[in-house]
Amino acid sequence: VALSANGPVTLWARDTGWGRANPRLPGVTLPDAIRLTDDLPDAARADTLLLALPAQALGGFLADHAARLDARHLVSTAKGIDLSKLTGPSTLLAEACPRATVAVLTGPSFAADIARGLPTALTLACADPEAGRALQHDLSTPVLRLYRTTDVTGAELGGALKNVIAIAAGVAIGAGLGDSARAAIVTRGFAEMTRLAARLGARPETLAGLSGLGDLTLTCTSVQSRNFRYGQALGARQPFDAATTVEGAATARAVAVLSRRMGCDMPIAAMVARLTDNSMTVDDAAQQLMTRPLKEE
Ligand SMILES: NC(=O)c1ccc[n+]([C@@H]2O[C@H](COP(=O)([O-])OP(=O)(O)OC[C@H]3O[C@@H](n4cnc5c(N)ncnc54)[C@H](O)[C@@H]3O)[C@@H](O)[C@H]2O)c1
Ligand SMILES: O=P(O)(O)OC[C@H](O)CO
Repeated sequence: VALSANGPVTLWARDTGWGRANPRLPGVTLPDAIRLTDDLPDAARADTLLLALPAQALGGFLADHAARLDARHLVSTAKGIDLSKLTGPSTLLAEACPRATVAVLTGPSFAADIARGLPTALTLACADPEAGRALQHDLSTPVLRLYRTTDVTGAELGGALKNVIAIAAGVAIGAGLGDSARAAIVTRGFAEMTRLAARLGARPETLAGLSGLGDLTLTCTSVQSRNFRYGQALGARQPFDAATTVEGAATARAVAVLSRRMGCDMPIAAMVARLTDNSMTVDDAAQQLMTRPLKEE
């Protein structure tokens, strides 16, 4: 919707039967500048393709369609770590489409806000500086302001890891542990995010930008966030709609494996992994976090 302000956009989906009013984006009518198609070869004629799939669905999608996507500019919006390969979306794309230029678009941004034309700032990460600069210009609009970086690892880990911490923040609020507990989770969670990202080759300053701290702030403080709401339901012991995309749940499991492998201490992320697979109660999680050995900040 935002990019159609710059010119014609083709929107591909497996099922376009819903027409110009997608139930996943209530209250938004797709503008006429958007052409809808369920024909992937037709859509994939474009030079730049934005892939807006959940992180755990991207690998399967690429297994079916990678040959049609190669040698393009491929921009992923997914915020997660693939559970089977333990890599981010940029690696999945680069492996499946070796001749493509891969980029990541991430940062604090609710789809509903962007579709309403509300001002939003994002990070465009591309290892190739020239391609990154061109994408930054092509994908910015008067209300969608893109900052660029070549640190793809940092940008995509910021987006993936903030979802895990947002679940923990939601648990704290849902369980009635209070705003002070949430602030502690956000701050110590940010330390965990930066620690793992640095071990995996990211620049710490990327984590302090829009894709990390920016998106962490948004997602831990807004009930618009599905990850936060899921955590809230967990904390309050209430049911949650299983059809809702909650990237942080699978990513917490991936992070548990990665952090063990890297020898990286991530107690909040580990707690989220255990809460989401029901192997720990909220009371036990809170007690365990508070009774860890005292340490320097
Ligand atoms: N919604 C937001 O506000 C927002 C903002 C920024 C980033 N993101 C990220 O973007 C990614 C997608 O999120 P979303 O909110 O659009 O998720 P969503 O679940 O609402 O929509 C994903 C769509 O992908 C489709 N899909 C799933 N598997 C597919 C496949 N194999 N082939 C074709 N289509 C398939 C689903 O049918 C669904 O329509 C996530 O990683 C999310 O974290 C979302
Ligand atoms: O609804 P969430 O929790 O998936 O968050 C959406 C975006 O990632 C916010 O930047």
